Amino acid sequence: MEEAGVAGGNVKGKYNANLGFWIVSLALRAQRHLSLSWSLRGQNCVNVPTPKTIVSKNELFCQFNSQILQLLTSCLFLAGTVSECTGFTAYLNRYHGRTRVMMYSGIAFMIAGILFAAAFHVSMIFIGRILQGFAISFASVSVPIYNSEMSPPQFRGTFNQLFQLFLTLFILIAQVINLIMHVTGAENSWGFRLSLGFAFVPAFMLFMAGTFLPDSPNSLLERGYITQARKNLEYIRGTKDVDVEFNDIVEAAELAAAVKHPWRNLFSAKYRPQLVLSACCTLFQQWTGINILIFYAPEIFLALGTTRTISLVAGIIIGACNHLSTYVSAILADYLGRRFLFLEAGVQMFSALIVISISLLCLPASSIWEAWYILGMACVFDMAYAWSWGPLAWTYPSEIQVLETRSAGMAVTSLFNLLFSFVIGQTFLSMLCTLQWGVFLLFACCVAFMTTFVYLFFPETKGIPIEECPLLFKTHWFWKRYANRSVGFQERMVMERKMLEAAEQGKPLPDIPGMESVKDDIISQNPTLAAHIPDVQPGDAGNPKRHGSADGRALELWLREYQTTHTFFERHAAAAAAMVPNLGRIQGLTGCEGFSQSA
Ligand SMILES: OC[C@H]1O[C@](O)(CO)[C@@H](O)[C@@H]1O
Repeated sequence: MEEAGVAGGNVKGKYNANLGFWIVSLALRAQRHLSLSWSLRGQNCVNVPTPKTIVSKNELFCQFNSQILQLLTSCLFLAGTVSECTGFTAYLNRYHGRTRVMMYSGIAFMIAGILFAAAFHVSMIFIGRILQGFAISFASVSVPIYNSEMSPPQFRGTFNQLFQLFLTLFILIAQVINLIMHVTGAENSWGFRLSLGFAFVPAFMLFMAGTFLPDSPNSLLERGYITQARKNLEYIRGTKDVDVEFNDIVEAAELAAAVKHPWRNLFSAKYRPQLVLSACCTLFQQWTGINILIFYAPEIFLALGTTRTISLVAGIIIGACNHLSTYVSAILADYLGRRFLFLEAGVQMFSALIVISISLLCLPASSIWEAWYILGMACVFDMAYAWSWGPLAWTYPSEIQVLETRSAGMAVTSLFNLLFSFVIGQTFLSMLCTLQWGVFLLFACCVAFMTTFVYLFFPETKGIPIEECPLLFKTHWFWKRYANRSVGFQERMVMERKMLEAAEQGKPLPDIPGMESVKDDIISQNPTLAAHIPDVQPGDAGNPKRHGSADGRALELWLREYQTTHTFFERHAAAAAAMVPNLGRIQGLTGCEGFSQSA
């Protein structure tokens, strides 16, 4: 009936499934990104200063130095950061369910759309942007987790890849809409209202989806609606034969509930690699400078003396490179490895940024050739970003987390993305004015630093089963001093599984550095292993919490749950940190007993 296994992090579970739902979920995600991208790009239609005749480079670089324009760009990210940092989004998601939160998001987006369309004062645009920030935070948590929870397990890996692809695709679509607004002449009159107000359309879809779609069984279980959870599972799978999946959902929730202090774990010395690398991934991602292109490409090209049409076309070319190159990562990351892509992209981005800054320094102001040349370099930079830091800054942290740190680790990743999107959005135009060509040199230095950092501190995770990736730190030249301080729960489970596999195949039991102390303990607790080593007495074999197969089952469940929530944790796990402790209620409701977390 059901089969679960692990190969390179893929769980191949087979439950009865209704594919129609999968498609609905996909549509949901698509329109969520459309909302985001439209709201991101729509700002280009507002308050675009008319380019003046440029007489000096100083004027050239400073003509868009407007705090208002920057704040308009970045306040959305600040609002999203606040909503996640305060646990507001997490609270709603946990206590109101996924579909209700989608409705709230839809409502906030619709109000924002109305404010934009009817704006007669800039404050209305700001209020709309802040509402959008909250709406994005709500949708970013509820929609991906809903997708993961509703999709059949065998398709979850595919869903993961789609996130960045859809993000970049809908950024591109929004850029095309901006161009249409411009060439139809709508931009300067009612066009910006239409462009920004367009966010109403996906918002309405999101609202309707929240109204009509059934909530996920996982969310219903979390809130104690056990009968309804079972009914919904039967409905979405199109069969009453869902015992296996339902029990797994209950058990996975119980397993997650066993981790009581993900934040405390993450800040303990043992998990320093997880903390530092999770934070670095999105911090570095933003300090590549990608969002100066995504947010401000038209302004940059206008500043270089192009026409408005060409500046918008330049934005589309960059958007298309960004989207198409993301496929390269999806296809090649498992062949070439994460480190290769990070390092190659580092060299490529560094070179492109150096060439851009030298061109800006040496070429005459407002030269059209310079603009085309810089567009070419921007595409070189952008392509490298799109096959490295774009998707991998999410994938890598999710691979290195252990059960004990997962929710908190991914929350840090998500928060740093929002926070530094805000910082870059808020400061770039001022930096451009102050540092001029030097701003690109600054980003080149950042890229050089992060590439060296990757070389020194990022172990390769390619081809390593997901649950074993954290063990890489135990042999890493730098991280081993932290990773070997104690043995974690997940590490012990992996060790036990490897020992059992070796014993079954008649091979010598494996050694994992830093785990010597638990090896004997595992053998003494496990009758199968003890049988392979005659002079060791089996321990309390009757105790299901200590029995090898019980831990094996726990590992299998953890992996399943990892896949279920992978997409969610990749982007917006702030919510999870607050949700996890509350899942403990399920234990009481179902009578299932949890196992305790060691170390
Ligand atoms: O593709 C570019 C986009 O991707 C992100 O880095 C997220 O992964 C965004 O900050 C950026 O706008």
